[in-house]
Amino acid sequence: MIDLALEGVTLRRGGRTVLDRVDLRFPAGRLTCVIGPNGAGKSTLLGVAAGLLAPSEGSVALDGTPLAGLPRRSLARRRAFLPQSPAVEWGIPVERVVALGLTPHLPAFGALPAAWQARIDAALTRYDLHQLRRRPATQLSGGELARVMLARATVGDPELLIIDEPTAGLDPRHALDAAARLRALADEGCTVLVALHDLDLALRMADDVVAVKGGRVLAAGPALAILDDAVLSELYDTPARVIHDKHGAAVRFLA
Ligand SMILES: Nc1ncnc2c1ncn2[C@@H]1O[C@H](COP(=O)(O)OP(=O)(O)OP(=O)(O)O)[C@@H](O)[C@H]1O
Repeated sequence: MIDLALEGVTLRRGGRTVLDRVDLRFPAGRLTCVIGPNGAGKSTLLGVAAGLLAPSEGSVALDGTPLAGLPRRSLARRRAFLPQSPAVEWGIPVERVVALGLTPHLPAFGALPAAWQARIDAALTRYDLHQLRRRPATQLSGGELARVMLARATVGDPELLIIDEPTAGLDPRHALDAAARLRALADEGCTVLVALHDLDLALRMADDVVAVKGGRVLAAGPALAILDDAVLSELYDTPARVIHDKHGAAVRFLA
């Protein structure tokens, strides 16, 4: 179980402030969706939270320990990060790509310990990849590759999972499936942080939402409190309505 906290985080890139005095806490066992318009700073926020971008000011801590002070390998074992639109350059089989998610856990030399094969099989099953397991990863569709990357990110049972747009390119069934998997991981105690443009999916799966605009946190808190007409209209500069019916809630933009 892991708690992630950002305090007073400002990040300047190319002479511009892309994150501005961000204070956020991501508790263990909660799934947080980061939403906001293009260029708002969502990916940057995720990169900082993952320890891949160092803040210009402020700090990021895991269970009270600054990320900067954690040994890289121990951080890699505990958190998984999946960037937006990851690419695979080599034609290695899908199951090998998934196995790469175990790299921080493996001894430096020797074959994959037998016990880990079961984990890889389970990840392939979770993301509906069994039929593709021997297919070179360079020969997959965008949605198939997105599922492979989700399997790779989760195969090592991370305590902290940070994913940028996990459902981009997935068809509705696989997107709902991926959302359910991420939800289940949070329910098991994982801290899950997801940047998402699909607000209906955010309404369905998030405990909490962070709304980012112009590098600042516009609103943060429980999903149903944050995803309302006023916040969404301001966030996207477009009139928005959240419609509730017997099937749940959905966002409609009126422009
Ligand atoms: N390496 C960089 N140097 C300078 N500015 C950058 C760099 N990377 C990103 N930015 C800028 O930082 C801002 C935030 O970018 P970021 O990728 O975090 O946005 P985002 O909310 O994830 O957008 P999107 O929804 O389009 O993916 C943007 O204005 C972007 O142009």
